[in-house]
Amino acid sequence: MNHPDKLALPVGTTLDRFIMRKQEDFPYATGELSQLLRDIALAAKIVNREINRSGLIDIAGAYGNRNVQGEDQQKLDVIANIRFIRALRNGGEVCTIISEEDEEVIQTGNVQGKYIVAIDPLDGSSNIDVNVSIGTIFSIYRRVSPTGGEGTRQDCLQTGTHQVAAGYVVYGSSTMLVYTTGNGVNGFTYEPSLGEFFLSHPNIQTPATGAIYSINEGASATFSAGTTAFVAYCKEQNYSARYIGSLVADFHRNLLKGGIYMYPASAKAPQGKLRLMYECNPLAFIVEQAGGKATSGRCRILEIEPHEMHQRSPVFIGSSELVEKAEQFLAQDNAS
Ligand SMILES: O=P(O)(O)OC[C@H]1O[C@](O)(COP(=O)(O)O)[C@@H](O)[C@@H]1O
Ligand SMILES: [Mg+2]
Ligand SMILES: [Mg+2]
Repeated sequence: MNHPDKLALPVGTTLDRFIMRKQEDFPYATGELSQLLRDIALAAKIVNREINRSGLIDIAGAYGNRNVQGEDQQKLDVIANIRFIRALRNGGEVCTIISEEDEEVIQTGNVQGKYIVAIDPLDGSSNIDVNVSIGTIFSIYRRVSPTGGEGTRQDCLQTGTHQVAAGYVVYGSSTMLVYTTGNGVNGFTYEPSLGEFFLSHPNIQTPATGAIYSINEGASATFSAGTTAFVAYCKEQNYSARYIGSLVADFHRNLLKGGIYMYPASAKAPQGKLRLMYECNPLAFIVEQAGGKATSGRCRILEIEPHEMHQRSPVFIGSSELVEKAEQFLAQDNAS
């Protein structure tokens, strides 16, 4: 069924209706990916409720365990992890999950499930207890192995170019879900009193350039010559330094306003800090769909061959002209 101007749906369209209408654009679509996106939205609503009242009930602070990254897990990290895993398992579409909070992949038991999800259940953990925006980041792949068995290592370790969908939720002054299925990027704002996400930011295009740079300069003493030179360039241009310390929130601001977020390699983090499968790849897919760029400094993030579930990568992501400028400065690092 062809819709006049089939891709444009009015602001205020519910997420459910949007997903349904987009599915109609793909005659062979079976509805499984649509259902998976709904499962993620449901878990996001539940986690949003927990976050909003986290100061009132005893879910603030550390959980008392360390995750595979060696980080102290916050209680909300664990709660969000449980909520998303449960929604994905119960939804039936996902056979295997890669989660930041679990060392091993999670086999859901849905052996007929066609999808793999890599997820950062709660991003910006250091900001949980201080009422600063935090988020959730997800990346979706189709399995390459036949259904009927558990997801394999090959199913899980696909390059970012194979993502069929990716998105994030930002739990901020308002809660938004932003995602792509490879046909542009759309943002939905949550209306808690109705329990619905509504289309508020259709067809997001990130400005080709901007005057914002986001980087934690705390480790600048051990940045590469190229990174140091690019940061100096940003200052010479009188760009504004903005760093919230929650990747999703920093990325979202720059996506809408124009800018560049960087988490480079340093002595403290020789491979950078951010994880390829559930932080860099999904945001790189989104930024490219919105007209921006994402690089490790050596290559396009989406073309990095993954070899570990929790591997890290340096990342420079945002407005295309700023990332290209960064690449020019970083080239000196690759020459040496
Ligand atoms: O404190 P740093 O070194 O600047 O790191 C901040 C970065 O680490 C993160 O908190 C890592 O993500 P998690 O909170 O999901 O572990 C990013 O959200 C953020 O951009
Ligand atoms: Mg994170
Ligand atoms: Mg996290």
